[in-house]
Parts: sequence; C-alpha cells; structure tokens
Amino acid sequence: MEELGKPNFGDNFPIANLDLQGIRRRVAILFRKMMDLFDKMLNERMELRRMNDYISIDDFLDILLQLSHQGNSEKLDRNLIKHLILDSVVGAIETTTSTLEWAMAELLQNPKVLQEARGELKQIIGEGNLVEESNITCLPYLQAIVKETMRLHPSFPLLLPKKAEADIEIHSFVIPKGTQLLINAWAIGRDPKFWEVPDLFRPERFIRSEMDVKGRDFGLIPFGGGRRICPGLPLAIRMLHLMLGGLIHSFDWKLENNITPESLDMKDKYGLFLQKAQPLRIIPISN
Ligand code: HEM
Repeated sequence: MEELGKPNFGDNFPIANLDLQGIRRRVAILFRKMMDLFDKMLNERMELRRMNDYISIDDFLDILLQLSHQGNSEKLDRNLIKHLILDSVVGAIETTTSTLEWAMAELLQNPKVLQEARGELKQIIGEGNLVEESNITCLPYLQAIVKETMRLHPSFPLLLPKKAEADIEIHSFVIPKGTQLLINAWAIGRDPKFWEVPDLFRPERFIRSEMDVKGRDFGLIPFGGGRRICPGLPLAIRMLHLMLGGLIHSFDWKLENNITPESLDMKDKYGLFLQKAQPLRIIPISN
C-alpha cells in the first residue's frame, strides 16, 4: 500500500516511461505475489467445490465462482475474479484498520469523549455483555465518534481519481472532457466555512444531526459518492462500530511510555491512504 501511494517522479513525464525510484518495478513484484496467492486460493476452493459432499459457504469467492459458471452475458473469468478480490482486499483492509486506529488515538487524546462513550456503552449494553450489531442503532454517541473520526481522517484524502466523461460547467467553471479530477475530502472535512472549530475532535456536532457518511451530504464524503461510492460502505460501517464499541466497552486503555494525551503524536503521513505517521501504541487494562 505504501508503495502505491508514493509520488513517482516519472509520472510527470508519461511519454518517457521513467521509473527512477523503482516504484513501478517494486509494485509489479508485489502485484505478482498477490496474484499468485489468489491463484492458490482459487485452486484450493475449486478443488473443494468439485467434491460431491461440498456444501457452499456462500462467501464472496463462492458467489463469484457460481456466477462464472452460470454463463452470464459478461464473462466473469478467472482473471476478473482475481482482480475483484484484489480491489476488495486493497479497498477493505488498510481503510478500516487505519480508521479504527485514528478513532482510538482521538479517544485517548480526548479522555472526556472516551468516558462519555464508555458511559453510553455501559448503559445500553451492560457490563460483561458483548456489543452486537443490533445494538449499533441505540448507540448515537458511538456513531458520532465514527463520523467525527472520518471527518478528520478520511482514509482516502483525495478519494479515487475521476475522469470527466464530457465537458462540464460547475458554477461557471468549465472542466473539459478527459480532465482527471481529484476531490479533496480531507479539506472538505476541515473547511472552516462549513465546520465550527474544524480541527477539534467534537463528536457532539453529530448528535441530533441528520448528516451521515452515505454520500448524500457533500460536506462529509469519506466513502465518496455517486455511482462509484465505496461498495464496502455497509460492511465497513458495521465493522467499525462493532470493533470500536468492543474495544472501549471491554477494556480500559492507557498510552505507553509516559506519553500523555497532550503529547500524543497525531501527525499523518503523505500517501494514497491517510495513515498515522507514528503507529498508535496503547495498553489494554482489563475492566
Ligand atoms: C473505513 C472503511 C472504508 C473507507 C473509508 C472506504 C473509502 C472508499 C473510497 C473513498 C472509495 C472511492 C470512492 C470514490 O472515489 O468516489 C472506495 C472505493 C472502494 N472501496 Fe472502500 N472504503 C472502506 C472500506 C471498504 C471495504 C470494507 C471494502 C470491501 C469489502 C471496500 C471496497 C472498495 C472497492 C472495491 C472500491 C472501488 C470501487 C470502484 O472502483 O467503483 N472498501 N472506498
């Protein structure tokens, strides 16, 4: 992931096909390794599926293999299946884990917010019980924490590049056909014209607000919007609430090595994904 997000000097001279930093070469090696891994997974699953007593587990791979055997008009061949898995793996892992890491970092930097969130969980879930998917709608403060984390730390700060299919005019500004467009979700989430004290982590701003991250409110678009909105949104939202709720309900947390909330490093590092420059290191204390 890190290699994919590095600025490549050679991209400024597309005709010359330069790869002075060796980024393209290293990415090609990693890409081949991933494809070999997917090939192995596919072979193993296809072998299992050939057995008479195989019971389908209806996971992503099983469904793709079923579709590929149904002779659909658009041929879903082995190569396409591997690329679909690659897209999902790339899109799913780094985004969800880094959002969770940012949320925990913000909570440890803002002990009052953490305390409020734990209070809500204690009241709704009860001590000793595990957070379940059905509880999420009853946890407005936890939901507000997830939104506030995504406002300040969108996993793809510039979303994914888009290309104008036709000339478009927006507020008398003409975008010619073929232009590559980058949408700065990071800057939108911190725009002082739109957000009060934008740099403060303040989940309360989402309490009693209808605003959500599903692409309808253009002030908060961590998953993008429109036809290419993140297809993993429903899964990501569920996983984030469950994991974050579970972590703060089941454990107390402290920062390691005498780091205080005030001295916690919250800098991010440049790349395709918005990651913490210094990984968060925290210690769980059993409740
Ligand atoms: C916190 C978690 C996540 C965030 C913030 C996130 C964000 C995004 C964003 C911003 C885009 C580009 C949308 C655009 O440019 O308009 C995207 C695309 C995508 N995401 Fe996610 N994502 C997350 C989790 C997931 C998960 C869990 C999956 C899969 C299970 C996934 C799969 C994908 C795929 C396949 C695309 C490409 C879609 C396309 O090209 O049309 N994402 N995601």
